[in-house]
Amino acid sequence: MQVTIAGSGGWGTALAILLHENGHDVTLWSHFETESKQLAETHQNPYLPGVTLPEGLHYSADPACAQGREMVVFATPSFAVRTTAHAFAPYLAETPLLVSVTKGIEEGTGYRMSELVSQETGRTVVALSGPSHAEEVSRGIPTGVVVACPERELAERVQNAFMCSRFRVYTSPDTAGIELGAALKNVIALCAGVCDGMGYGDNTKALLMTRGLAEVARLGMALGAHRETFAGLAGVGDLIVTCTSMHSRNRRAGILIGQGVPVQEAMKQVGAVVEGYYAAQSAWELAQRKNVDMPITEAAYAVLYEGRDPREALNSLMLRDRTSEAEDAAWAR
Ligand SMILES: NC(=O)c1ccc[n+]([C@@H]2O[C@H](COP(=O)([O-])OP(=O)(O)OC[C@H]3O[C@@H](n4cnc5c(N)ncnc54)[C@H](O)[C@@H]3O)[C@@H](O)[C@H]2O)c1
Ligand SMILES: O=P(O)(O)OC[C@H](O)CO
Repeated sequence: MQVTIAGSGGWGTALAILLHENGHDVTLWSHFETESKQLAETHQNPYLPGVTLPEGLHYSADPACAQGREMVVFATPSFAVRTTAHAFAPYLAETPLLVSVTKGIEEGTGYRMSELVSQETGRTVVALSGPSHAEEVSRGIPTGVVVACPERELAERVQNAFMCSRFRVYTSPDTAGIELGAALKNVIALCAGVCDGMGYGDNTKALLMTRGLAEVARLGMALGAHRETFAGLAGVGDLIVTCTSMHSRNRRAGILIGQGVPVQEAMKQVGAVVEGYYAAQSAWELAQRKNVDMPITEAAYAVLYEGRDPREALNSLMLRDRTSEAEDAAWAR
């Protein structure tokens, strides 16, 4: 298959290596000409230290490199997905498969990433997500993900393109669930990092992850996602990897914030996109709009955007009104 990956950060590059190994003819597109030249000359990507890009990958900074390709994969940070899809749209008429692998929610509108690409291109878009750090995928470490699309045939074609012995791909019809799980868990991972940075323990993190998943699923379902998706790879699976891995940019930013580093400085020190920072604002807005209770996300928003002290935010989460883990209906059983 002829493939273009639109976005040469850590994730786009890891997927370019994977698809090349799967026998596809891959072009890696960069937003910056200088970045594209550097990749072509050095075969190294600073986002993936120690990984050598294989011979045979092609590099471009021109969206026209998508012309006539069979699959185009959008892999930029979320803030750039709409503009990237817009720039690529004139070249996609003969491309049957469009895929989004970005994890975020558009600020202000609340749209998911596949929705942005769809709006800009007028096409159905497959979403790919799951616990999959680029550092590990680029080194061939066994990984599992989900591809979602209401059109089963499109999902299965994308599954076939990515699947191999080191990259297991499941399909799902629940694009909303897959993308919301991916975007919203980043907020919880950032909070898990904050707790680590403040010196709290494994109990605290387990509490945060479990109750975080509960509120992620609550908002997801209010936005049309299926409950069971949050028990899958793009839900609890991705939550586990992001809250526990030192590869996680969200967790690393959180650790710095928990240690007292100012938010903007923490993101600068991480040096790659911290999607949970942006998702906290979008999730907070969506929760208000849909009247969904999201106390952890609300606390994250207050810490990240209003300068609230994280220790004080955690204290007030612990002392919220007493409640039950079960829904009211369960007590009647
Ligand atoms: N890195 C991972 O392990 C990983 C894994 C799965 C999903 N994701 C998701 O994939 C997306 C990309 O993540 P990443 O880690 O590759 O990000 P990154 O921080 O490595 O991305 C940096 C890239 O963004 C590009 N960029 C900057 N401004 C741009 C613009 N205006 N237009 C287009 N491109 C621009 C830069 O050229 C650079 O190559 C995120 O949503 C992330 O959550 C990342
Ligand atoms: O490094 P993070 O925190 O952006 O997480 C990357 C991926 O979402 C992990 O699946």
